[in-house]
Amino acid sequence: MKNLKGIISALLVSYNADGSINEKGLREIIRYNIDKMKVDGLYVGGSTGENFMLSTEEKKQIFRIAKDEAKDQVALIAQVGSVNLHESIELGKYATELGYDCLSAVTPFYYKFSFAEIKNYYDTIIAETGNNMIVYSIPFLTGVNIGVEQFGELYKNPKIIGVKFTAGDFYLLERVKRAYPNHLIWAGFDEMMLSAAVLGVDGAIGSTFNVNGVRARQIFEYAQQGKIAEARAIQHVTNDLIEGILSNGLYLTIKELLKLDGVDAGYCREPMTKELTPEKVAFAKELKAKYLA
Ligand SMILES: CC(=O)N[C@@H]([C@@H](O)[C@H](O)[C@H](O)CO)[C@@H](O)CC(=O)C(=O)O
Repeated sequence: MKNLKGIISALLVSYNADGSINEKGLREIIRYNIDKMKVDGLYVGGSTGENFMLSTEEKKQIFRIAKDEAKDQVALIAQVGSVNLHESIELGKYATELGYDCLSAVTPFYYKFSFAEIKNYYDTIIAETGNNMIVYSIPFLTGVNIGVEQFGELYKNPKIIGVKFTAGDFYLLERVKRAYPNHLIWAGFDEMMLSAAVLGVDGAIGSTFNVNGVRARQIFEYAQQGKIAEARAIQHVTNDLIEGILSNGLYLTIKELLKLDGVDAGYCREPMTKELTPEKVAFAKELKAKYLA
């Protein structure tokens, strides 16, 4: 298995105006991440890929294209989580056969699943695929909170190697790292990366790394070296950029920033708004000139 630590881009997907996958654009986004952002890996099929609005076949198509384009250049993590466990297993087997280095699965959502049901979901995907697993915890979207002891229960399965922690609860993050130092944590909120890095996370997985991956690495590496003032200065600029991106529409604005660099990043997939208004395009241009020139 490849090294999964470091800066992992949550891969954006380019869609055509009718919502179909724009393969050429997706390949360009992948190349941009590897060649320009110099990321350590790609997290494929996450929130940033607009995954939860796709059919099983479309999810497979994206896994296939990403593997074909990235080959073995960077670590590849396939997010296969779904409220349909059968789909998760099918996707997990598919990505494993393609050669993905690791799986990840969002905690099952919508229904109020018990912890025993959540644990069974992870154990079942792992048993059926034989691959390693990263828990994807994103309570603000799923409503699922996992406590310190529950992480311990999940980690009894030796194939669960850690958690993608998309939350601002740094006390919980610190307690989990303290309790399970051999399990990995990837920070999920790019705007809080420095705080997470100071607490010893092993890497970060984020949407904004598609365009701001170089700064993300600087923050992470400075923090690891104990150069906090330097890291903070870069986090400040990063957060000025992220604040602008969030105010303008997260994925569409990142796509627009890629387009301004010649990448065919396409549209978003409905029911998300498909494209930016002319005013928002103009604002994205300002962000590009100010922060990513
Ligand atoms: C909901 C969401 O998009 N969260 C992002 C963050 O990178 C986030 O976009 C960023 O920190 C801005 O808030 C990641 O945690 C999600 C992610 O890695 C994924 O695509 O699954």
